[in-house]
Amino acid sequence: MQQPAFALSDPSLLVRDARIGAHWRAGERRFDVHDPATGALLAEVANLGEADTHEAIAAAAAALPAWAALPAKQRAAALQRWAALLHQHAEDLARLMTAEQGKPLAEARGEITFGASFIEWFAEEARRVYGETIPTTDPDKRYLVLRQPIGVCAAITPWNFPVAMITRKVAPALAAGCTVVVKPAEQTPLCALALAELARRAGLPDGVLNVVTGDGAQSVAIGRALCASDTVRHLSFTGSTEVGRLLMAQCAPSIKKLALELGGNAPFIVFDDADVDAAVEGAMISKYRNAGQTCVCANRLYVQDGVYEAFVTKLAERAAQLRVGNGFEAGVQQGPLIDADALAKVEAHVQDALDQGARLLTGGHRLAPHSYAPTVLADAHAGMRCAREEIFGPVAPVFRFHTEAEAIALANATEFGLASYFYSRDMGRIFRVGEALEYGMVGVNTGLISTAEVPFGGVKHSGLGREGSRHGMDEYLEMKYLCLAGIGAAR
Ligand SMILES: NC(=O)c1ccc[n+]([C@@H]2O[C@H](COP(=O)([O-])OP(=O)(O)OC[C@H]3O[C@@H](n4cnc5c(N)ncnc54)[C@H](O)[C@@H]3O)[C@@H](O)[C@H]2O)c1
Ligand SMILES: O=C[C@H](O)CS(=O)(=O)O
Repeated sequence: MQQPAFALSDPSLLVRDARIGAHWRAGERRFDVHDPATGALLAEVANLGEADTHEAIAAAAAALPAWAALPAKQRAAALQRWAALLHQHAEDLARLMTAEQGKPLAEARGEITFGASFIEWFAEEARRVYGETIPTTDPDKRYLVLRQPIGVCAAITPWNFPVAMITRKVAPALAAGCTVVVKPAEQTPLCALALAELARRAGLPDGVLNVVTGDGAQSVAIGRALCASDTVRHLSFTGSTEVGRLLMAQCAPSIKKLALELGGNAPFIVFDDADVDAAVEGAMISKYRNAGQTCVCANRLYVQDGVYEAFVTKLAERAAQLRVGNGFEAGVQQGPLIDADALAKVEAHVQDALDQGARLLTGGHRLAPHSYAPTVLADAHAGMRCAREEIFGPVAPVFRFHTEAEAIALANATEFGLASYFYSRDMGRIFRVGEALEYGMVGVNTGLISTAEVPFGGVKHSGLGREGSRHGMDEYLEMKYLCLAGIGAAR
């Protein structure tokens, strides 16, 4: 029996088999899950494929009628029990997350709370799926609109938020009366499987939540099966724009409803009238959270002439203070990057910037064994890779600008449109810039914008649809128009 490299209060939350209907599925083969901080083997997890996926879809379809017919109040109660179990087992879930994803325990604990907040929010929204009556134009007819669950749903999720990116999809789907097949990232299946176990303990009926695990190659096969299935009526994907584009094409033959939460390239603009200290703190949160591996991280920092040197100096001082290490160590504020490829990409971005004239103010080097030093680069310009591509690491390239119009033009000069941020204390500027930025989300005088109550999502190549808020339910509901005739006049 494998012994994990970390201790859990409830060892039964370390689940290595996939969840299909009422059963844990070991599969014929297994794939390795490693600790990104040490490279240690954590677990060997079921490596399922196309046939298993079809069985999971069938299990979700079999569970759908009863789950959809359940009064919303009862679905809400089941979700609330699930959320309560996340809180109850938060420490074990956080330890699983730090082990397989690497983020510091404090951040992992925060994600469990964040992930549970989506379940709690949508447990409430479940009871507010209202229909409509429309004033008739014909005395003999009445017009009704029903909103009904779309059916069996699929969710394919990334490694950077192994709990929250799952609950942000599964919670509204279940609240609406749908059933779900989840394919978690191959780097972080353990959190997904622990969520499935807690859902089972919460009394969610078998087949309502299924988790099909696979390595990178099998993920492609699992994805193809989910996309091709006519039983699956909705696909929600969070990940890179490249994969999102592929899945979108694969779903075309089955005309699925899609939700795509894709890549970002967030501008972070600091105007002359900003509170510079506040802007530095906002940049620290936005840039270095999860070692810079979030889709809403500041990717390009634009600072106006008058405060440029003050800002870069203060930011470099703060970044240099971050404690980097193993996420299990007390006081560590930044963990490792997810894998060697991620580390190599960050190194390439920094080298490209330096080769093109960037000024290194702090960092710029690896830290043993799989981490990268929090880095600040001054004198960045639009020709650098870090301006065009998502860095996905703890590197802050700082660009200089002169006018408001120039800042807006620079910020919008990308195919991405997820998150954006700016600091200003001028009310007129706040409205002008907020309205001009081509992004799904704008943080004004803050670097932290994500919460369950708001519509999270992007425009252009950053995706389709919104997650969270009351709008998050819309993804999982279909609108049905009933035209009732024969009303006639009283006899
Ligand atoms: N917009 C958001 O809310 C959001 C949130 C987190 C991450 N992201 C983005 O995700 C990217 C990083 O995450 P990642 O490396 O896990 O992304 P990724 O696209 O490589 O993988 C995401 C998921 O898709 C699966 N996948 C990959 N190729 C597939 C295929 N051909 N068929 C089916 N499934 C496939 C992976 O196994 C994983 O589960 C970044 O671009 C980041 O911006 C966006
Ligand atoms: O990386 C993507 C996440 O959606 C970021 S956040 O935790 O929602 O801010």
